[in-house]
Amino acid sequence: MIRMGILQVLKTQLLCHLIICYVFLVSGLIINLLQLCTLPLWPINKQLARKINCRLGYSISSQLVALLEWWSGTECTLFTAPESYKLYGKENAIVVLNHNFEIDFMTGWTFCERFGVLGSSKVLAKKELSYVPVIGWMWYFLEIVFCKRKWEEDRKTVVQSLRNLRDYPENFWFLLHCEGTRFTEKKHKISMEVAEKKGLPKLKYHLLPRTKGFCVTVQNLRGTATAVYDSTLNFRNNEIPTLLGVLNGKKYHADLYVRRIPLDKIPEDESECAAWLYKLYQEKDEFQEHYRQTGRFPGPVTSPPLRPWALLNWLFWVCLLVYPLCMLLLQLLLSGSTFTVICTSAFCLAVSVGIRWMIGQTEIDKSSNYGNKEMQMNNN
Ligand SMILES: CC/C=C\C/C=C\C/C=C\C/C=C\C/C=C\C/C=C\CCC(=O)SCCNC(=O)CCNC(=O)[C@H](O)C(C)(C)COP(=O)(O)OP(=O)(O)OC[C@H]1O[C@@H](n2cnc3c(N)ncnc32)[C@H](O)[C@@H]1OP(=O)(O)O
Ligand SMILES: CCCCCCCCCCCCCCCC(=O)OC[C@@H](O)COP(=O)(O)O
Repeated sequence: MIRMGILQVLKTQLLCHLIICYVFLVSGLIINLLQLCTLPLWPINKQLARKINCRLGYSISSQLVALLEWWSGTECTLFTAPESYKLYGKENAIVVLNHNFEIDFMTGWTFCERFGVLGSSKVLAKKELSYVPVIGWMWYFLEIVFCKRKWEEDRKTVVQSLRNLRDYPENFWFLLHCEGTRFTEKKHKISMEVAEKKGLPKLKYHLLPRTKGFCVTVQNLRGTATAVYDSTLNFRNNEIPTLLGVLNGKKYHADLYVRRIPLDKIPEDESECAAWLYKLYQEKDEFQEHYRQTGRFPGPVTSPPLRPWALLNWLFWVCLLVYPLCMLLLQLLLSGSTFTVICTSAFCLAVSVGIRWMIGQTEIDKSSNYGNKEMQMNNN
């Protein structure tokens, strides 16, 4: 009991956070460099270069999974049909997920890890994320599809990037947050005005989905992906999880409801496909209502087993990077040079500010103005 208490207090200590962030940043930059070194391999053996990059990417993203699973002890429960469960991780799929929480991406990655597709997982991500050091840079080499959320500019690049994935050598899940931005009350209100204008029923828990990205993904991955995984995520006890909470060792409980829908059930015609997606979001809204009323999603429950690899990868980097850091700090202190001590402190401060900025990318109150018409008009 006492040991548990000490561990819990330790998890809230700034020093622990600094060490975790240092390991993430330094290992991430080393991996980014290794990814850069694979560049000459691409024209010679593209499939090998892709496989190597999947492993390297895994070594970065699994650190955030380890943080969620092992450091914060967050539990992940899956509500899904047993016959669908058997196929997870064994086929390419398009994942449609609601976008309400700051740690959506970590939870998504955790499910990828449980089914062995973490290194190869893909997403239609906003272009701004490609500039984020470590994760954004890693994504270039994983052939993540970026969009500016301006369809006239995106159409060509998104289609081309999707077509490139047709001969991807590993099974992958392609994630789409069709709402296009995180849920806020203001964005919800505006998007429901759009729904009303379009004659669509109102949604209570979701923003109105943007249909272009979904339709173009289905069109271009038909024959490559076999199914759409309609996924609805929520956290128990009305908790609002944050990355800082996870870093402080706070335990959450994620519930994910997944329906596997064979891709050939989705209409080929663009307007029918869009109507299909609007209908899907109405169903997702009903599942969230069910969750609100009963505290669970419909269907059988499973907890896909934890795998040790994320933790082992993390421990490997901790062992490799913490000892040299301690030796360096010790030498600096012993050197007695004020200049060196000031330079090192400034460097540590810069790293902390950098990491805080990266964490800021996940925070909803720093969310973009996309889907917030009034703000966008004021900014133009
Ligand atoms: C078994 C386990 C299963 C699952 C496990 C779960 C998950 C794991 C899977 C994979 C993990 C992988 C990776 C995870 C890691 C990291 C993820 C991180 C996050 C990155 C995510 C993002 O960056 S989200 C933001 C970017 N992505 C998107 O925006 C995608 C959705 N958007 C679209 O598809 C858009 O269509 C677009 C971006 C392609 C183009 O957008 P644009 O705005 O230019 O054009 P649209 O045509 O869409 O918009 C115009 C139409 O919209 C109507 N409108 C106007 N205002 C609004 C409004 N406020 N709300 C809704 N609609 C609006 C307007 O009327 C136009 O309508 P039309 O009828 O004329 O089309
Ligand atoms: C292990 C130590 C961890 C240290 C901190 C690392 C933090 C790295 C986080 C950077 C990766 C960010 C991914 C966030 C994904 C996300 O959720 O993006 C939001 C977009 O969908 C929508 O954006 P918006 O329109 O602004 O709502």
